[in-house]
Amino acid sequence: MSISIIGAGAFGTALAVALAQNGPVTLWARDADHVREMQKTGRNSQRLAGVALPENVSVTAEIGRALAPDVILLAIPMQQTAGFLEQHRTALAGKLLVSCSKGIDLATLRGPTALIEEICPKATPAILTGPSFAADIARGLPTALTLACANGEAGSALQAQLSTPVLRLYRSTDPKGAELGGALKNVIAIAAGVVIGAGLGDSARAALITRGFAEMTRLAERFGGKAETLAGLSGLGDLVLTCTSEQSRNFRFGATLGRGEIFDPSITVEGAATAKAVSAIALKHAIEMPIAHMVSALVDQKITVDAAVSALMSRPLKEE
Ligand SMILES: NC(=O)C1=CN([C@@H]2O[C@H](COP(=O)(O)OP(=O)(O)OC[C@H]3O[C@@H](n4cnc5c(N)ncnc54)[C@H](O)[C@@H]3O)[C@@H](O)[C@H]2O)C=CC1
Ligand SMILES: O=C(CO)COP(=O)(O)O
Repeated sequence: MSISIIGAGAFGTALAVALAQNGPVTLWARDADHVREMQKTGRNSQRLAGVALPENVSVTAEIGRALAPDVILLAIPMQQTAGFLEQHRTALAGKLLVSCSKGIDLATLRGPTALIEEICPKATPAILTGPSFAADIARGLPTALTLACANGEAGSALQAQLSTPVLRLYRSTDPKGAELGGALKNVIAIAAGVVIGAGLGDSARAALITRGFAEMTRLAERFGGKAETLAGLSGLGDLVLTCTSEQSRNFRFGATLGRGEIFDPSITVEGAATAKAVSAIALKHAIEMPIAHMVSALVDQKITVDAAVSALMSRPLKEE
């Protein structure tokens, strides 16, 4: 069974390279010039430099071809997902739609699987998430991810189809917990970057990761996610990776904020919009999320780093 991947960014391209080991993959990009360049050079030098596309990756700008397979991976930024689903909702009916995006839609405050359920009710939503940098996957380094789908049978089929000898998928029937872990870890990673960029030290970062994990679990459980999902690859695993690696764009964005510098706006930083979404959700549902509120305020330049740190440190003393 062939699969297609929507979005030839770093992650969509890396997944295409990895999954080509299992069979033909169609990789769709909306920009015809970019597609022509990839077809001509056999590479995606704009997004994943230095990686050759295998023979059985077929790059196309024809959306009809991309939407023909039964299994479609969505690898576009979270804030673009609703628009894509709305535009193609008829063709997506009956498909297994695997979102690879990490975030919460700011306009609707929904995650990827809820957006799919709302906009494409005849599709089956799933989520592929966990600690994995595109460059690592494309180089064939060993990686373990969570494949979450509420439909156990569909989840098992996807697990088998999307695993490779170096890409090990663990199955879950908790898409809510899995997608919230992936979305929220980016917000905490921005905060971890701020801590390091501002020179506050590794001890402060460890405290932040731990309290950030408590926030992630608190919010996910409120919306039906399971604590054990948050403690797995899609939550804690990805949180640790993203808060400790310079490869992470969210971490680097935070570090830039911490140093008082400007980050390149063309780089995808999912945690920036998601921090605002999480802050809105937390206020609406009275969930204690102090770190997410601070990240949201920092992203909007409503607070300085010094003020954010003293606000977090001066909260009433409490039990852990
Ligand atoms: N890069 C990574 O290491 C990983 C990324 N992800 C997730 O994958 C998602 C995509 O990230 P990246 O590929 O890294 O971003 P990227 O910035 O490298 O690429 C995004 C791609 O999406 C395309 N795009 C944007 N809007 C679109 C639309 N409306 N229709 C079609 N294509 C559109 C852009 O042209 C670009 O090629 C994000 O949610 C990210 O969190 C997940 C795991 C790892
Ligand atoms: O999600 C990722 C790693 O699992 C990629 O993180 P960044 O989007 O911060 O680069």
